[in-house]
Amino acid sequence: MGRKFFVGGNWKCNGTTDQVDKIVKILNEGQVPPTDVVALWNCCIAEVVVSPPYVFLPVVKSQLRPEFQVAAQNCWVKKGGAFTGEVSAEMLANLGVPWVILGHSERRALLGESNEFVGDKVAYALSQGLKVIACVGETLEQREAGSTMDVVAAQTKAIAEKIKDWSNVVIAYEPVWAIGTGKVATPDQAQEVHASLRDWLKINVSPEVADSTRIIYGGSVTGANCKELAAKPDVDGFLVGGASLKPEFIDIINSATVKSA
Ligand SMILES: O=C(CO)COP(=O)(O)O
Repeated sequence: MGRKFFVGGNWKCNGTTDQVDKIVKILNEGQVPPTDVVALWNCCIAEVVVSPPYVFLPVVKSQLRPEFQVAAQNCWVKKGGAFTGEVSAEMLANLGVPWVILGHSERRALLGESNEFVGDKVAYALSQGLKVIACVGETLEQREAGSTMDVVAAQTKAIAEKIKDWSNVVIAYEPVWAIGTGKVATPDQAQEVHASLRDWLKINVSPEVADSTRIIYGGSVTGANCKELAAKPDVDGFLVGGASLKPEFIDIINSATVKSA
């Protein structure tokens, strides 16, 4: 085991300079176990990565406490050039942005990003030295049709076909019906998909990758429901939307402590 708990905060398309200042203040003042204890616990406390909109990345990166990192919410699928409005992986690397979220369901649904396109993006971002939070998840219709695992497997397969090294990838399982709806997956529902996804990796990639890859849950995670979810053996952390803009994000980070209980 030894998968370090991972908590991502996806700010989505939110924030003004004033709001960003406030969120950074909350993050910087939040009580999380100190570094020496973290070192002692090793796998038991969180790797924390917050993802503001592109325009706020430099300011957040420069003001954020050093043990927290930043992620972009997207990047272009290949080398930059004549692609108006896009931001390339090289630019993020150049700015020292270590992480990028790719394949979020909002981009898949609203901007038509296909499984293959997301797979290409993951491969290109990794090739530029970025670490990737790759999002997968089914819609309500797909869940009700009993095809959750088929959907999630197809999304993961499109990535697996394009990459060899999984050490810089975190998979975020985010059921679409749970995103921004207040309708969180039950701990058992999350565990079931996470365990199936880990089995899929074991069979289709390798037992080592299955064992070491963090699979985090996203979809209406709050300070109130995080501990129960975190207690599940295959839930390695969270990708948090709405609650990542609020003080309760600190409580979500601290749910990592249930892994040491
Ligand atoms: O989409 C999400 C994180 O990427 C989840 O959003 P909410 O936590 O607001 O449901």
